[in-house]
Amino acid sequence: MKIDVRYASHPDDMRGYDTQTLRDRFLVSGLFRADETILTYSHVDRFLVGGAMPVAGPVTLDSPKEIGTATFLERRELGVFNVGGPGRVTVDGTVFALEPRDALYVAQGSVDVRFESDNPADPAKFYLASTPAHARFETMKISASQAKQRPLGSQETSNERVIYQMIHPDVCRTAQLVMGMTMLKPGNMWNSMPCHTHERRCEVYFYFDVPDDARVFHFMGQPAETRHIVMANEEAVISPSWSIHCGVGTHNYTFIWAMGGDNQTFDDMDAVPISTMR
Ligand SMILES: O=C(O)C(=O)C[C@H](O)C(=O)CO
Ligand SMILES: [Zn+2]
Repeated sequence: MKIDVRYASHPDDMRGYDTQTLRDRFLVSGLFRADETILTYSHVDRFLVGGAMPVAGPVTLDSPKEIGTATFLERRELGVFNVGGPGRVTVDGTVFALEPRDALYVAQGSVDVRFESDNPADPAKFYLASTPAHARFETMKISASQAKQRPLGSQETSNERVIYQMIHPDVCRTAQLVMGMTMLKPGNMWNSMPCHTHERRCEVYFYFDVPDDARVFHFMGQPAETRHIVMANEEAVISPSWSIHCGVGTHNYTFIWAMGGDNQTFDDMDAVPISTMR
């Protein structure tokens, strides 16, 4: 297991960040390495994000010192999305088969979590997001067809997309974690535009389905002090509560969003008028 720790940043400090500092603070890359669990521990809402890619055998979810509990999920809950080939997640002996784009919510208090691929030649890639939890809900598999689907945007504004709310109060009860997947229609490149902030929650975006020769320009920062991070396939970005989060790609793409914080009200967003952005 490898874990990287990121401390929280004051929004005023971001004014002075150069490109590399911005990437060091907020960009999460290298999530998938064969037979390892790669984690990033952010002090923003104590979010943990990472990846597990089992190839030669099962990969287990162990508890590093940074979490400070005997097991990973002793005081946490976990969302898992499979962005690779077919695979399985076994939670305390119960096996959940996860096809590409299926999600699994793993309840607080679960002890033994292991990840496996059906075919080492086409390994599963499990994207992981975890937040603290002080109540236990049911472990539950959610496929994209079970999601609450919200079509949004239009071809005219290059942002036609469907938001799949999967680990969301209308679909699956959790202590605080809310997660889903947004798929852009071919020929549409903008996500989350018009953009927003939500001081009550932080968010992590994980971009995938980005071709090797394409990139997503992710925008962040306070509305009048924006910055961008150029992102490749299967990279994530931490979005503190004070930051906008939206992006435009050189190709259409998919992303998984994960939120933690004071509420689970998806629509509790503060819209940012484009005229106020700098
Ligand atoms: O395409 C979008 O718009 C989104 O997916 C928005 C995110 O879900 C979000 O930022 C929720 O707060
Ligand atoms: Zn948001």
